[in-house]
Amino acid sequence: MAATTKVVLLDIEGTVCPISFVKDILFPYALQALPGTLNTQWDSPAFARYRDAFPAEHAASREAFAAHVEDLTRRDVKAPYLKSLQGYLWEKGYQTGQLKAPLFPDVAPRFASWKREGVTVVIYSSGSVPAQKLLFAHTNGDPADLVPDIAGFFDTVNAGPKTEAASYEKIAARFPEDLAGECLFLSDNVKEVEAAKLAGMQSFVVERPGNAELSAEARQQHRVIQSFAEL
Ligand SMILES: CSCCC(=O)C(=O)COP(=O)(O)O
Ligand SMILES: [Mg+2]
Repeated sequence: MAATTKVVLLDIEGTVCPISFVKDILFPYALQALPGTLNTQWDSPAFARYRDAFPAEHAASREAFAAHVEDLTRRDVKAPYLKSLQGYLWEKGYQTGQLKAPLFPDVAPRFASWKREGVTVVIYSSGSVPAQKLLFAHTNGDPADLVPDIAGFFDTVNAGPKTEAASYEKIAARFPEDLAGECLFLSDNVKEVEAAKLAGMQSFVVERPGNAELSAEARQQHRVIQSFAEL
């Protein structure tokens, strides 16, 4: 991390918490909560905004809706309307304590030191902004709620796809002028790192237990870190 770095932009899955938390805990939780939610809330105004964001053919019936959610989840499609629904379905799990985000051990301490150093922490994930806030409000860290230490949240709705340079340019444009050129993006996804670099950000690949194997080319072209403590 350059001495001039003023903003750290963080991916979530595979960067601050294990991919298995998302794939093996969060996704199954949402699928399990879905039938009850559809039975009791299908026509409720609170649920209508999630239902109506789905393509009409998949929102024609509870059955079609459930089948589409299952298919998208199985294929890990990052459709904004699915991500938004997932955030809604996870709410109760976080509130009851059934869901708690297992951050890698270096994450919360580094948040604290970045705060002391005056470095701004911002999140950019395919998960919806409400889902991001739930996750960071309910972690295994100390303190468990890291939301007060996060200055901004970006997703594919308010920034755009994570593999496109334009999304990072849009995010940088939201920072005060003196911070925009001093941003470090950290992600497990090499394509995201390449897009951030194209947009003029500094960016490193984060290699965590359970992540996909990195190619030799990726290791050659990008700095790879295993822990935020290396920064
Ligand atoms: C915001 S928590 C759930 C994470 C999620 O749904 C997801 O798709 C993670 O993608 P990321 O961009 O953080 O790798
Ligand atoms: Mg990721």
